[in-house]
Amino acid sequence: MATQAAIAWEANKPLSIEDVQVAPPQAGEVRIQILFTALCHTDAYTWSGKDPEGLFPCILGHEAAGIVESVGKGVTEVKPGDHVIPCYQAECRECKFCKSGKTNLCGKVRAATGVGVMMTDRKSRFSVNGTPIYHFMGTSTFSQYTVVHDVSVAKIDLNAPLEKVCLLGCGVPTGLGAVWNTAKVEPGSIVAVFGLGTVGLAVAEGAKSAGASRIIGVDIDSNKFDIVERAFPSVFLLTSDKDVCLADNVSAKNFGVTEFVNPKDHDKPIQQVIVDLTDGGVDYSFECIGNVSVMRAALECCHKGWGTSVIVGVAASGQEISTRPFQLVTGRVWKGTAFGGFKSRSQVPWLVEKYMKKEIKVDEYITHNLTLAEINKAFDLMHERGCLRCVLKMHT
Ligand SMILES: NC(=O)C1=CN([C@@H]2O[C@H](COP(=O)(O)OP(=O)(O)OC[C@H]3O[C@@H](n4cnc5c(N)ncnc54)[C@H](OP(=O)(O)O)[C@@H]3O)[C@@H](O)[C@H]2O)C=CC1
Ligand SMILES: N[C@@H](CCC(=O)N[C@@H](CSC=O)C(=O)NCC(=O)O)C(=O)O
Ligand SMILES: [Zn+2]
Ligand SMILES: [Zn+2]
Repeated sequence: MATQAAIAWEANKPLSIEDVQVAPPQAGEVRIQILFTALCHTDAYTWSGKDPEGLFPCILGHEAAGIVESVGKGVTEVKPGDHVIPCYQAECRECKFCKSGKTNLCGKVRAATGVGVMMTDRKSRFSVNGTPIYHFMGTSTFSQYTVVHDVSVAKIDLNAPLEKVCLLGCGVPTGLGAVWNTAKVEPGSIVAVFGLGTVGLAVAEGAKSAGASRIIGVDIDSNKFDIVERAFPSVFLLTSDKDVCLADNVSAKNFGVTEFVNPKDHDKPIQQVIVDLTDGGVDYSFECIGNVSVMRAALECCHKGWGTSVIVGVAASGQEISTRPFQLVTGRVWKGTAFGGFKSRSQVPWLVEKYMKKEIKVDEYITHNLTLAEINKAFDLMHERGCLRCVLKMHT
């Protein structure tokens, strides 16, 4: 079929909206009409050329929701008309990862999704004038139609608003799950969150619901702190741009952050500031930026003997973490998380239900709404003050 998609022809070059051919789904594949997609900082990371797995030309995008258009042979768990969220982290329930009970990573299609093709024939389903276009993260949601592996599709409640629950494809579950599944924060814990973007705020939300006693937000943007100092409920004052929607109740405090630290306000290293504030360090810390120096600080602000630091941010190719091994010898634990440890096909529908029951926030993370045609503007907005998630309407 012919459809429209945003093509990343080269790293950092503006995305180009083009007519794209999307081949029918083959065995074990699902073709999805994408209705809404959000932008995540990982899309920007790969587009920047710093992702060792980044391939061009490609169709980026991995935080979306849509409707199944057709299915290939052997697909039994979804049918045309089902409402779905594509999952960049697959769940086949058969591979040794899925059966281990120890991880949410799945090995079934990862080798193919890492090189931008489908498993069956190691080819792409996208082309522009005969030129194959690589898939991205097994999802490629910056296209009005995409083809994904059946193990990468979560079927969700038909009543769920797709323009909202698209966020449950990445950032919000990642933050919540980092707390609930990876760190397993206990009531009364002291938590530090580095980076108050969508992922960091979702960590704060998860920590609040886990009963953390203090949630220390660390960010270099003091505007975020000014915003939260205003009376509750507060409002982000965004820009005067007419396309920007002002979101009510968007402040770090509303997501559970109880106090703030701006590293720029201190002469001491930020880890020392936090250790001093917390009688020896936090029980749990989360790095939600992708900065290896901050990852070190996040580990080193943890309490001796038991403090656990979770790396959530994605760091560029060539970047490495370091610390004195003594930090680990003396009981601090360094962990990482992918998609917050959630089993995608099993648990994304559960997250959707939690949203429908108002048990988790989603709307509050959406600060902007644009269309597919405005995707480059949406990427620009990501770097602007007040932007958490921008949702693109794919069909106008
Ligand atoms: N592991 C996983 O499964 C997933 C990982 N990610 C990764 O998580 C990270 C966060 O994503 P997202 O929330 O969308 O990103 P954002 O860019 O929205 O959030 C990061 C925040 O950290 C702030 N910041 C930047 N530098 C520092 C610093 N030195 N100290 C304190 N704060 C700082 C940024 O401020 P400013 O905007 O002013 O720069 C921004 O507010 C990204 O690396 C993304 O790729 C995302 C989803 C899933
Ligand atoms: N290709 C990247 C990998 C970046 C990465 O770690 N991705 C996260 C998800 S980020 C979502 O926004 C992840 O889940 N990783 C696990 C995986 O199997 O990819 C690189 O090499 O840096
Ligand atoms: Zn993401
Ligand atoms: Zn598997």
